[in-house]
Amino acid sequence: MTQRKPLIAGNWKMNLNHLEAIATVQKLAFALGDKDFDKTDVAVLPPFTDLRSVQTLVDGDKLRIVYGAQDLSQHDAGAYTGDVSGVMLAKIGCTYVTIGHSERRQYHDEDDDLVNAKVQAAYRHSLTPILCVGEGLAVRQEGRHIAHSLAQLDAALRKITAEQAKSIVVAYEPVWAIGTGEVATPEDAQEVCGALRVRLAELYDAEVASAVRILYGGSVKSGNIAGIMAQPDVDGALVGGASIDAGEFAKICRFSDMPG
Ligand SMILES: O=C(CO)COP(=O)(O)O
Repeated sequence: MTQRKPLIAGNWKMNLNHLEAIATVQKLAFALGDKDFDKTDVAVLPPFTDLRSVQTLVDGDKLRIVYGAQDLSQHDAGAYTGDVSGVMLAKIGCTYVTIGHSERRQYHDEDDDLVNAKVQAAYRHSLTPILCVGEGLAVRQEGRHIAHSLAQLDAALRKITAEQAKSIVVAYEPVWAIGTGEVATPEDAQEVCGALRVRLAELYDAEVASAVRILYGGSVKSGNIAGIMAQPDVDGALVGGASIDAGEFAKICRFSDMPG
């Protein structure tokens, strides 16, 4: 089986201006050392307006923190007021781009077709998608959470080759656990992350399935990360609220030093 390096990614959402971004990344860099980066990939996903400042800091200080954006346009250029393209994100040194976050699906009516177009756009510019899937409370209560998440995965990966899919990051984020303090149990996380991996093997092959990193997201904190990371099909976390506090985020990144 492929040894998957854990990834802890901080989705800052619409928080921290570019000056706060610099201070936060500096604090994070100070709190983490080479041995942490050897064990775990650490990424921050700031608002668009922060990216240039983060790039300058990361490049100037040769930090091992990588960064990405929270969204991208499905188009590469043109008359799309307010949108930001993959061309621009690649130019500014982004490694990752979050696609299909439930807040985009909910507040911007992003459907599965648009998510798929955005995944294709990311690959056109060598950006690694962090593809978010996950069910709302009603779907969970009806027991359809696995089918729902798998359908989102299937749709997002249309026209994506095995070679491309190998590098994707999938984040399982149950909507009812986002920003609510209601964390899914480690077993809940494993159930869906395991099913997502089986589906990757069905859509592609065992090699792709064992290469893809699957993250859990939803009220992750330093106090609950170790149990979640102990699950065999959970390869990291997509952290919202707790990621804008550099000290707390650094603790989450050092999950392997904590008791399980
Ligand atoms: O949406 C999330 C990350 O993308 C999770 O947010 P919280 O960690 O604030 O629950």
